[in-house]
Amino acid sequence: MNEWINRLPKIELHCHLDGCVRPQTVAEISEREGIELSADSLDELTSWMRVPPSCTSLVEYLKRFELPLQCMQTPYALERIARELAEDAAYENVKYMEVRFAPHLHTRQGMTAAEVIASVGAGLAAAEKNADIIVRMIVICMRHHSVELNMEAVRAAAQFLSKGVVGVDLAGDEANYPPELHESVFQLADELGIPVTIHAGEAGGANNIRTAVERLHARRIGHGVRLYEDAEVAQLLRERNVPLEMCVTSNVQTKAVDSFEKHPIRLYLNRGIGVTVNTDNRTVSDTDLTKEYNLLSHRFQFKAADFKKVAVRAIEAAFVEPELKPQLLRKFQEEWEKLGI
Ligand SMILES: O=c1[nH]cnc2c1ncn2[C@H]1C[C@H](O)[C@@H](CO)O1
Ligand SMILES: [Zn+2]
Repeated sequence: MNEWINRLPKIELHCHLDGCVRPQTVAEISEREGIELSADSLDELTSWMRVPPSCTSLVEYLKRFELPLQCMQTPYALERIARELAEDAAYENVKYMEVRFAPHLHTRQGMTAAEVIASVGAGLAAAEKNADIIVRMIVICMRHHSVELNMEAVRAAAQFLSKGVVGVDLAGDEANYPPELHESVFQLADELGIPVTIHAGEAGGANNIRTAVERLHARRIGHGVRLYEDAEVAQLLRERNVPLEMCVTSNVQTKAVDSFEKHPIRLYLNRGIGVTVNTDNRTVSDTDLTKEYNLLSHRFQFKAADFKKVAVRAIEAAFVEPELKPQLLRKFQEEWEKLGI
């Protein structure tokens, strides 16, 4: 581990709330709310919440969210989990973060989508008070949910625009639910003035990236690993200045790529594709942003200049209020100066 990497100012645009729950917190919430878990110890619980090394697909990866979701059905749980995630990020010097979640995965005990968003927002605001971090929310539409339900999620997101929500996303099983199924959902988002990011090119081909940009109004792409399949789509991203939210560890676990060696992040950076660095799911993927940065340093020869480049690109691509960006950039520059880079 390089000490200077730990101290780098960091920014994260792609992080799922339900993939980042502390196992200890799941244990405490299950106890408090009388939820039966099939784990006998914290170690066993932790291993249930992490993807196993044998994982062969995104579908298998997605099964790891069921356990934490059981404990994310009340305002108390959501507020606490959101606050803890922002605190964990602040601890590793993350200065700005977008946390994403699907409101309709948290309505099993009767909460409405708006109540879910308000609870997460309260937790994030509490963390902002105590730590040097700005956090915003992205509302996720799930691929396997109906168009009607996803439209409801988008309308709920619209109610919270300029109250913490800064964008909407499409996530879940890409191989079985192509992006065009939800074209009308993101048409609505666009009409309501909500910025869009779409998971694409992870368990599906480069064509899904094109669809996300041309038909679903995506301003950013979640992962986009398989962009290398189509040079025309790569050109489209360069022309429209659409960056990728890359999550290297997660991409190897879901088999979006076979191995770290084959991950295209360095290639994309060299070829002028906008690249940002993210965790996806801290608990499920057993990672954090510091680990991802160290991975990039050791396996992909990322130097200080590369880390600065991806941070600047992420600040540009962030959905945060534009007036906050100059001060965010200044903060990064001050920290880089302190590090002598
Ligand atoms: O990397 C991912 N690709 C597609 N869907 C994902 C990924 N990580 C998490 N999800 C899903 C599972 C979660 O339950 C949901 C909401 O965060 O989003
Ligand atoms: Zn994701």
